[in-house]
This record gives sequence, structure tokens and C-alpha cells, in this order.
Amino acid sequence: MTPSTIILVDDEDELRRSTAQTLDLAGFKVRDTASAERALDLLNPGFNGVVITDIRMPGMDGMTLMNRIRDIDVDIPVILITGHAEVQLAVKAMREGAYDFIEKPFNAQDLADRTARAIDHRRLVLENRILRAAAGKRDDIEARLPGRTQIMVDLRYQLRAVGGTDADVLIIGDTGSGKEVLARALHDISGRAERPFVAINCAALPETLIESELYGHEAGAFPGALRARYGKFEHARTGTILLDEIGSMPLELQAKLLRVIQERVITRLGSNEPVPLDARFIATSKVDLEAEVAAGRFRADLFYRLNVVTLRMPSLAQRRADVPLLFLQLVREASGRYRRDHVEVAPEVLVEVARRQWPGNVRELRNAADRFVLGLGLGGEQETLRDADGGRLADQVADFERSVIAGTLSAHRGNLKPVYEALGISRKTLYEKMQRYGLDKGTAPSE
Ligand SMILES: Nc1ncnc2c1ncn2[C@@H]1O[C@H](COP(=O)(O)OP(=O)(O)OP(=O)(O)O)[C@@H](O)[C@H]1O
Repeated sequence: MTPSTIILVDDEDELRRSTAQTLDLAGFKVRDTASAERALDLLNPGFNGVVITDIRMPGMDGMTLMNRIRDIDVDIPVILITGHAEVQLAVKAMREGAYDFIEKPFNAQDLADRTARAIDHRRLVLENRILRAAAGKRDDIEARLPGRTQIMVDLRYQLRAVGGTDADVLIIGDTGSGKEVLARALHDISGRAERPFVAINCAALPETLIESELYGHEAGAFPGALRARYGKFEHARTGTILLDEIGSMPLELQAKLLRVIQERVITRLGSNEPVPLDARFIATSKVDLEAEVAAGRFRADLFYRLNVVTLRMPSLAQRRADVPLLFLQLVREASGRYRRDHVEVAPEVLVEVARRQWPGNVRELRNAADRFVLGLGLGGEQETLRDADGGRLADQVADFERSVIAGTLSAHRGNLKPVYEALGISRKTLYEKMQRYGLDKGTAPSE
């Protein structure tokens, strides 16, 4: 990405020059101008930078400029410079979409901090855009959350239903089942798709730093806090905040979080100034939070607040019929990642994949696909088929083979060529097997 540029707009020459110098000394690349119209000429959608403008100017004022900038690209951060008596105006501007404001006279450090934060925010927004454009994934929920079992069909339906709303969402699911993938899909189909998606792993945050990580702090808020720092919540602003493994959050922080979710404001440590927060919260949990509430480890009020919309990411054990197809998809992805040409998956391999339990869910299946593509086998259990349940091995193999072929046929909507190619068998063999198992082109996958 090209280096960020600050466009500074102020009609007062002296103040503009000294502000430009301050920003320059802080290491920013600055272009300054006395005219709002000129500033607009410098902007385009995808502009990598930030606009800092005085609010009072003859001709086009700062508020009008901000609105014109939002017409160009709604996510370009605009920082307004206000006079002492103009705080009301600044608050109105924040409500209308200004990123931040700074009151005159301001000190150099404060200006540099606010500018740095706005630049970080802009970078996150642009990175998100690039990622999404590259993947072309905006509406492609089925490709991201594949599966033909009813439980997955229902989940995608629920996802689309809540995607367009602003409702906070709780996602429950076993380890490795794809909760974060689901959360990102939710963000990408929401009206916040272009805004930052900030994932916070609550289990990995050190307890002593958790508050300043989330809420930020002012300089001197605690020993060692030399400079002010913006927290993760402020980084997300109008985007989505993912609270991964919310059940690991200490009880006293749960109370604070509840307040943030309800009141939609945050206050940095060491500050009295509330900052508005218009983010959507998504929380995930591996464990049943109701049981945690009963055990006194999770606050009931926070649970009820989060539990308004709950999506359940099924484990692979709950959707076994999806496993072979999912494996084929993961093999295709891994082949791309490792730059291997078309890696064939023999039917015996799919049978083995379908037979296994996969307690680590998609993560474990994905690792197996990676190993397979690299020629290392599936890993994990013994590679040979075992007569696990006491049934005749040949019958079990036949059952799995039938479900694999039925699933692949259904995935390709009865189009045979991609089916025998994906399964690594000839057209003739596919016909024979379809006949043997009583399958036709329109066969639905068997559970
Ligand atoms: N549908 C999918 N297609 C491809 N990869 C997937 C899919 N679902 C999950 N994965 C991969 O599986 C792994 C686990 O997914 P994810 O991190 O979303 O699970 P999780 O439920 O949040 O896990 P944990 O509970 O351990 O945090 C990741 O590497 C992810 O990329």
C-alpha cells in the first residue's frame, strides 16, 4: 500500500503552516491547502489517508467539506479542528460521521496521536476492501460455509436473515468448527462490510492488560503508560468487534463489557471523556454459556444481552454427510496454497475421511487436507481401514462409498464430468458404481 497522506485544510495561513510542520515532524506526509475545493480535487475513492480540516472557513466550511468527502468515499476519516466554543458543533459533526475532532489550541502529541489512529483506521478499512475484493466473497456464503446437510442449509438461512440487521450475535460451536469463519461471513454481508473487523481473543489477553487493550488509556493512566493508546474497541469504531471465547473473560470485566454494549460508549483508562462506539458485537463460545452462568462463572445479565440472536456452528459429528465434500474443497484450497497441480483424491481416501471422527472439526480436517496434498497421508489415526463397529468391513466401505458418490453428484448437480474427476475415477467406473448403488444424476446426499 502507498504511504498515507494527510490533507490539511485551513484558511488561516499561520496556523496551517505550524500544524503542517507539527505533522511533518511527527513523520507524516502532509499536503496543505487553504481551500476546501482544492482538497476535494486531491481525493478519490480509496484515497489512502486522512483529512484534517478547520471547521470554520469562508466559502465551503469544514462540515460541508466533510459531507462532500463522504460522497466521494464514506470511510475517509475526517478530523475537524474546532475553536473553544464549538464543542456542540463538533459533537454534531461526530454524529454525522466525522472521525474525530481536536480543540484549539492543541498540543503536538495529541494531534499526532489522533492522526495516527485515523490512519490506522483507514488502513484497516482499505485492507479489508482489498481482501474482500480479492476473494470476491461478498455474497458467496455457500462457498465459505459449504455443506448440504439440513443443519448447514438452516444455518446459512439464519446467517442471511441476521446479516443485514445490526443485532449483536452469539456464536456457539465446538473448537475448530468454523465460528470465526462464520463471524467474518456475518461481517461481510452486513452494512459494515467495508469497515474494520477487529477480532479479540479473550482467552489470549493477559489479565493485567486486558482493559487497556480493549478500552485504551491516556498517558500516565498507570505506571508504564507513557503515551496515550487507543484500544481495540476504538479501532473498530463503526465496524464489527469479534469477542472470541467470551467465556474466558474475567467476571469484573464482563460487567464493564455489558455497560459498553448497552450504552455504546467507551471511556479510556485515566479519562473521563466518553467516546461513542457504534460497533456490532459478535461473541463466540465453545462452551454452553448457560451452564457457565449456572456455575457462577459468567454473568447472567451479559448472557441475556448476548443471547438475543444465537447461531450454532455445527460440529462435523453433527454433519457427517458434509465431510467428504468439505475435504475435497479443502484439498482444492491446499493445492492452490502449496502450488500443487490437481491432486487426485482416491475413493479409498474419501472413505477413510468419511469414517473418521474429526473431534478437532474443520481445523483438523483442514490439517489432514494439507498433509494429504503434501503427500504425507492424512496423519492422525492408523491409515488402514478397521472394522470398528463389528459390522462387515465391506458393507461399511460400500455405505461410505455410496454416500461419497451421492454427495459429489449432488454438489455438481448431476453433472458427471466434475464428479468422476473429483473422485479420481473413470467415467465407466462411476456409471458402474452408480448402478450398483442405485444412484442417478439427481441423487440427494444421504445423511
Ligand atoms: N468452511 C471452511 N472452509 C475452509 N476452511 C475453514 C472452513 N471453516 C473453518 N475453516 C478453517 O478451520 C480452522 C478453524 O476455523 P475457525 O477458527 O473459524 O474455528 P473456531 O470455531 O473459531 O475455532 P476455535 O474454537 O478454536 O477458536 C481455520 O483454519 C479456518 O480457516
